[in-house]
Amino acid sequence: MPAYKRILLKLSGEALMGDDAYGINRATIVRMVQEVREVTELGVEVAVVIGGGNIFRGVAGGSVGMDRATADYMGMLATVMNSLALADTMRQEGMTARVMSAIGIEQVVEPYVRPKALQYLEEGKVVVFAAGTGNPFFTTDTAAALRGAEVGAQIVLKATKVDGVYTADPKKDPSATRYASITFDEAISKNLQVMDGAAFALCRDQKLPIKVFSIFKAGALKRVVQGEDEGTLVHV
Ligand SMILES: Nc1ncnc2c1ncn2[C@@H]1O[C@H](COP(=O)(O)OP(=O)(O)O)[C@@H](O)[C@H]1O
Ligand SMILES: O=c1ccn([C@@H]2O[C@H](COP(=O)(O)OP(=O)(O)O)[C@@H](O)[C@H]2O)c(=O)[nH]1
Repeated sequence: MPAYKRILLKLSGEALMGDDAYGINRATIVRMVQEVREVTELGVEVAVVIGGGNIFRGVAGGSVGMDRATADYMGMLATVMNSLALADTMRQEGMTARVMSAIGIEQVVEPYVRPKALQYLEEGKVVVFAAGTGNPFFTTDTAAALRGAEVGAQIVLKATKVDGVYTADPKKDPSATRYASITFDEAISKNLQVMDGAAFALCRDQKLPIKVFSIFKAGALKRVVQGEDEGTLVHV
């Protein structure tokens, strides 16, 4: 039995590279989609937000002197590409997915319309929210929190490169230890960088829990959805 009826799954854009230097690694995206299919087969309604870091990150553009807002729009367009690739891979794997964009790009992707998204979810279709929040200076983590709250997801699942929230960035500090669970207030006050503060604050205010777990660990998503001990729970 799944522990949730409706989830918002945030997939790391950067992880899509697999072992490649940039872009979308075929085997990686297929594996991600197969894991999503496993949870849809449990009857869980799945909304997805995918990042764009495998193609472009606004902060990276900003750091080399680009206008930050312009760089962020490029980042949002990168998430549209990833969303299209994800939905197409889902189609190839026998699933039905719809992409909805937060920025107007009608010839390519239908616009985000909340009632339509809710309808798709009720019909059992996977909805992929593209272009983040549609605003610069935000991240796809914030988009995941926002859309998760909008569609009434019971939890935001952040599938990322680390297997939970640590006392410090485990990629930089090997002595960091993992929390089994942590409150939003603690994560925010300790300034833990696994997710941005805006995403934490939005989820805290909406009492929307977050689970952080590894995108590289086979079967982890299904275990999380079944309420098993996996990753770190961030809660009120
Ligand atoms: N306290 C922490 N606990 C876990 N990860 C952390 C922490 N601080 C920083 N990180 C880093 O945050 C990264 C995940 O955030 P992000 O770069 O947004 O990934 P994603 O590609 O999933 O959006 C991890 O790969 C990890 O190196
Ligand atoms: O609401 C949003 C969401 C994303 N972005 C831009 O899109 C990029 C890609 O998203 P993100 O870095 O969150 O992807 P991931 O970390 O999952 O690879 C970000 O760096 C931002 O530049 C943005 O400006 N507003």
